[in-house]
Amino acid sequence: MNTKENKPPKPPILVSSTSTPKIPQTTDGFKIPAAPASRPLQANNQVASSSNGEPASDVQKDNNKLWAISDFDLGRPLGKGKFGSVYLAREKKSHYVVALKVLFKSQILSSDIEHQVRREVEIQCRLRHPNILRMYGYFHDERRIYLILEYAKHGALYRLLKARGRFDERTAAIYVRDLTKALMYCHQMKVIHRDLKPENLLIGHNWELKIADFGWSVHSPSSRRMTICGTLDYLSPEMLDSKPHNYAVDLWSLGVLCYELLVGLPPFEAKDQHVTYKKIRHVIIKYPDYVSDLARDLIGKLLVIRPEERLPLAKVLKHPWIMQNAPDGTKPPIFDAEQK
Ligand SMILES: Nc1ncnc2c1ncn2[C@@H]1O[C@H](COP(=O)(O)OP(=O)(O)OP(=O)(O)O)[C@@H](O)[C@H]1O
Repeated sequence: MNTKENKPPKPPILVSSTSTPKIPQTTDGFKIPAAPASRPLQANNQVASSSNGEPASDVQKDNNKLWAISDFDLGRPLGKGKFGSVYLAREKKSHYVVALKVLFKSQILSSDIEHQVRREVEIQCRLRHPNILRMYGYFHDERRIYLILEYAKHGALYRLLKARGRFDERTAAIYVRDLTKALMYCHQMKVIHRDLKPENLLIGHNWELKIADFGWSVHSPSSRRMTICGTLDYLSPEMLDSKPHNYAVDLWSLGVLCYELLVGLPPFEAKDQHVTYKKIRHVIIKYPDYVSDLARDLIGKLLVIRPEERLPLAKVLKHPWIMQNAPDGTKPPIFDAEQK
């Protein structure tokens, strides 16, 4: 736990301070409270302030502290999503570096995604796994909601993949192995992610993969429909047809991801969404020559129309492609700045 490798990152920005910041040894040393599951997000002003009519929360009882933007030094923007921006930030007292995701309430309400944000917070706050991005808590003011997230130093996997074109089999297998472990944990916790794609995967301090963005996740089993507003590329056939679905949708996306990591593009991609739809429905996949037989075998066992026939996660870990390329203990590769 206390090895140098596992220490949280030193603050790379913010103040041009010459002092060495005091940083807790582990992420658990960061005393940001987890948000209680039932807390409404739309309450005015401070979270759980006694004046807003909400009962005094666990947060207040346990920590005697509510978070506010004034507790953080804001740094450079890390990226922009559909509903807000993410900034590097440092908690003033502990000097702990985090990522602050800032969402505008007006946009959340007008886009009718309040339930989605609420679920993202509820689910992500209670998950603890080395390959899942931590959410330490949230707070809000009149106009914005702030999600306090673990800072993933090396950014989005998507960017790394685009810069490199594709990954070699060893690298792809390590990411698939770690993703499989994170999904096993999610499924044990009765959470289906439902939106796995390179844009939702981040790379942490030790180049480890982290699942982020639980905005579409649900408690299993689910018949909840998704409003499909993005790409169809990762959607399982049962989700495309708005059928009730279960954990197996994540197995399908794992197969799509495995292909994309090796090839650089998702297997069903097409200019016309109707063509993508057709390719998914009939599982039409073309493999470039360089994809090994073992990789094809694993992908083929995940991209199966009938959800119950997809290879279970425990068997993914035992698949010869994983065993040969990513035996236990192998770490993700380190890419240098230019390679990024
Ligand atoms: N915890 C984090 N650490 C480092 N960078 C992050 C972190 N969270 C987000 N980012 C960066 O900010 C970008 C935007 O993230 P955000 O979660 O707002 O949107 P998104 O998931 O890309 O899009 P969407 O709005 O569709 O969910 C990411 O692509 C990533 O580059």
